[in-house]
Amino acid sequence: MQLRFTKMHGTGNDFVVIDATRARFAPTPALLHRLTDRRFGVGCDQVLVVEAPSVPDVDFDYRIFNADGSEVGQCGNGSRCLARFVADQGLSDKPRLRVRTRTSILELQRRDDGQVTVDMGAPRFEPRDIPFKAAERRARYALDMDGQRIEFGAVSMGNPHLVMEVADVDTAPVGTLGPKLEPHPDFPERVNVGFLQIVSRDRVRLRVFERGAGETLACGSGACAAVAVGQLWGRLDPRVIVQVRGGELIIESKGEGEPVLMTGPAQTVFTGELEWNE
Ligand SMILES: N[C@@H](CCC[C@H](N)C(=O)O)C(=O)O
Repeated sequence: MQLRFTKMHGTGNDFVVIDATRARFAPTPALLHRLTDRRFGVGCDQVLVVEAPSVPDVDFDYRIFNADGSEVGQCGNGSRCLARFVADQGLSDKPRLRVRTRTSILELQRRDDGQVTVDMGAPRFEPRDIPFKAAERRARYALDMDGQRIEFGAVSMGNPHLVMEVADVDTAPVGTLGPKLEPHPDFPERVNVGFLQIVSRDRVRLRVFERGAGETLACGSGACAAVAVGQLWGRLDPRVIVQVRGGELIIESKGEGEPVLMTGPAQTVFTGELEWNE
């Protein structure tokens, strides 16, 4: 069987996108591995699957699989790519779309300049919503990791995020602390780990060790989470430029309870077909 796919990226966070509205797609662990593996397969941080809507009032269902095969409910950079993908594939010509993930309804808007804005919904700070094992909601939490005290904020953007402030992202311990914090038992569904450098009230730098994918060049939900936490701490303005390793994202939010809007690019890299016989 020939499986058609499109390779895309959003600020360097890369995806294999599959149209499952016109052809059957069964996301078995073996097939997902083939699509995500950078040496023996196509290679990507996440596989994105577009399906026909399963409920009224949405345009598409949107499934997200991390490189380790886990299915999750949010992918911000992927949402921008999805908006471009459905337009390029002739699946929809609507400039505004509503899509449904496992955890969220997202609103996507293609802009005239080629950028895409995603309404990522409001951040959720209640520990049970993240989920995070804490006795009560707080702006800052602390835990001990190998004798080192780690202070952080925690939030759900439809997926769980831990955000810790660092002096300089270039020297932050992303590759050592990230893999230790991601499976921390206080986060029963694991967690995306963000390292946030606050440059000014409207500019930050960010690196994210993603759950199920390792460090990526950008994490859209991580950018929203970092700004939401920075705003909760009273350190950031309503509009913030987030510099990630693969580019820049604009994150806007009027404050708690209000939606977070993320604007950034979405690019197609190539299309292809994979021979698959299982
Ligand atoms: N890269 C994504 C997030 C993908 C899912 C994440 N790794 C998780 O497990 O929650 C983004 O741009 O938001």
